[in-house]
Amino acid sequence: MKETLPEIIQSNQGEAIGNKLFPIFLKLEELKIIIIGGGNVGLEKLTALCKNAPATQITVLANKFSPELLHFAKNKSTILLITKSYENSDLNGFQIAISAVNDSTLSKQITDDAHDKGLLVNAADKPEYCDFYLSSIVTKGNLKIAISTNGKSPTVAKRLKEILTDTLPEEIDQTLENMSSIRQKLTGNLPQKIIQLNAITKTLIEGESKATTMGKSNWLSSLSLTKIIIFGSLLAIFFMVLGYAIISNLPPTWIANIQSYSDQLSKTNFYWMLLAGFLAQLVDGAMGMGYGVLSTTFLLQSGVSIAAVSSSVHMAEMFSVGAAGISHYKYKHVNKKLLLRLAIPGAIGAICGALFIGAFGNKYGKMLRPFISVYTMYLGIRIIQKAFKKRNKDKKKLTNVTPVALSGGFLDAFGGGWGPLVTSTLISGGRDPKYTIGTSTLTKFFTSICSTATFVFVLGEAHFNVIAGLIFGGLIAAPIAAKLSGKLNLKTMFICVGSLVILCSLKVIWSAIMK
Ligand SMILES: C[C@@]1(CC(=O)O)c2cc3[nH]c(cc4nc(cc5[nH]c(cc(n2)[C@H]1CCC(=O)O)[C@@](C)(CC(=O)O)[C@@H]5CCC(=O)O)C(CC(=O)O)=C4CCC(=O)O)c(CCC(=O)O)c3CC(=O)O
Ligand SMILES: NC(=O)C1=CN([C@@H]2O[C@H](COP(=O)(O)OP(=O)(O)OC[C@H]3O[C@@H](n4cnc5c(N)ncnc54)[C@H](O)[C@@H]3O)[C@@H](O)[C@H]2O)C=CC1
Repeated sequence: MKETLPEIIQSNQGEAIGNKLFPIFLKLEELKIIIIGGGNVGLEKLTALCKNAPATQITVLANKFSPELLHFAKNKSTILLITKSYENSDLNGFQIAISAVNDSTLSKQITDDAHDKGLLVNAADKPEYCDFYLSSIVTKGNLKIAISTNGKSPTVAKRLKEILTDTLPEEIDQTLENMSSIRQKLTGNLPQKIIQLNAITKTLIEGESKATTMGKSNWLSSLSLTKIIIFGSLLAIFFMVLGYAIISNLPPTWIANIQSYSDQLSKTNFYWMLLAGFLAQLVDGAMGMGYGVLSTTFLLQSGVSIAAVSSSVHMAEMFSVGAAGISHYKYKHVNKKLLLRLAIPGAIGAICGALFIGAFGNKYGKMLRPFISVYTMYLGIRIIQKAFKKRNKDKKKLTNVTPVALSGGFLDAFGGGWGPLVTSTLISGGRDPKYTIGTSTLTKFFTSICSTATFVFVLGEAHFNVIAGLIFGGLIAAPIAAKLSGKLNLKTMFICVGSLVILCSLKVIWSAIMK
């Protein structure tokens, strides 16, 4: 169906309901602007102007400047500070005035004077005097989104800005660049061009792969992350099986292996593994964490070697975490920038942790066991703490995530703990819980692949009986957990799980001491 130009234009016009402000984007660098008031608000407006239009010549006039403003203006040739009391003639030669004084009579005076002289005015203390409002601004390269709440709640505008900044993909700027070059090359009249451009960008609004429409993008960005994850896990499993086949080498060894598996199966009580997988998945599915800690805690009771416990838990976990990670990604709970910043150190940590366990786990297993239990007991305490901790919303966002991810990946190889360590540290460090849980879960999927691959490839640790028990147990629990999720009181759950982990860990420590 072809649209005509008037139809297209009409379909692009929304009706203003509620907010009747008209947003425009000023070429501020070509205008002359004065701010009256050199306190906190004056500085806030000045910072916003400088950040968005750095070359703008800005005059700030006040009878006293705050030290912060003086510091900000230092060495900036575009800012002129004038220390004096305001008078009418100060507005001469300017086109825009912002009043940020702490005196509403003066603010009214400045507004009236400015209007007499034909200036546009913003009065920070009185929305009703303003000709325009400043907005919360989201910037991604060439893209700029200005948010206004019609003066109802600047704080909500600020929060929306944070949400949009996190959710809008960084590639959007590349998309704009590509569209710009496509736009130059299109031929035909305007209505034909509009139809073509609408068709090219259709997938953007359908939420499909942003990259495929843009022609120029590389093959990786044209694959959706979901496909990459599925492809990646299949590849990882294929290589692990292949790796194991190579390690086992000859057919007679294979047969011997299968025999030793069935021996092991009866020796190491398969049902115990099933129970570990069931409980771990039940709790993790309902609470979003605890799989590693719980299954490790349980398996340590069954007497399986530490390296076997860790390698099996991670391989089994790859499936459950992978599935959870994909759904987080689908619901757009993944912050790609954070994902990258967590995944690299997380993966390095995981590989080092797996190597460490592999090197010392079997030799000094008996000695290590109580230490690992001390660690899982600490994780149990952290889980209980989580039940009581409130998120500190005003705290500055934790930005240096490398050490957290590095140690999280390393320690996770010992008995889980990525969730209780990394996710809770990031959330208590002021990051948004929804995006942190989503991103951290997907990262954990990659670190699990790394530690599992290390266990299987480098160390030859593959214990398919344990893995099978964990996976089957998990499969039975998954639908039950999904039903339970959201219905349970989280605080009680955290306390129960934390206590269970602490009790099991204490049991292992106690029997080590008594021996
Ligand atoms: C009408 C408007 C006129 C204008 O200033 O342009 C206006 C007016 C007022 N703001 C007040 C208070 C606060 N303003 C902020 C923050 C911002 N205020 C901004 C814009 C606007 N503020 C315009 C409407 C925009 C819209 O339509 O939504 C932002 C978006 C842009 C910017 O300033 O650059 C920037 C966020 C920047 C970012 O994204 O980070 C915070 C929060 C904080 O600082 O954390 C607080 C304290 C908490 C609170 O009150 O919500 C008060 C009461 C003063 C008092 O009570 O003493 C008034 C006067 C009144 O409402 O009467
Ligand atoms: N729109 C917004 O985003 C917000 C607006 N406000 C409002 O903004 C106003 C200013 O707040 P702050 O910056 O915190 O106050 P402040 O007390 O820190 O700064 C006031 C500034 O005005 C200057 N000033 C006062 N009288 C003057 C005169 N006659 N001539 C020249 N300069 C003069 C002072 O020297 C000082 O630099 C307040 O009325 C406040 O309610 C507050 C928060 C946010």
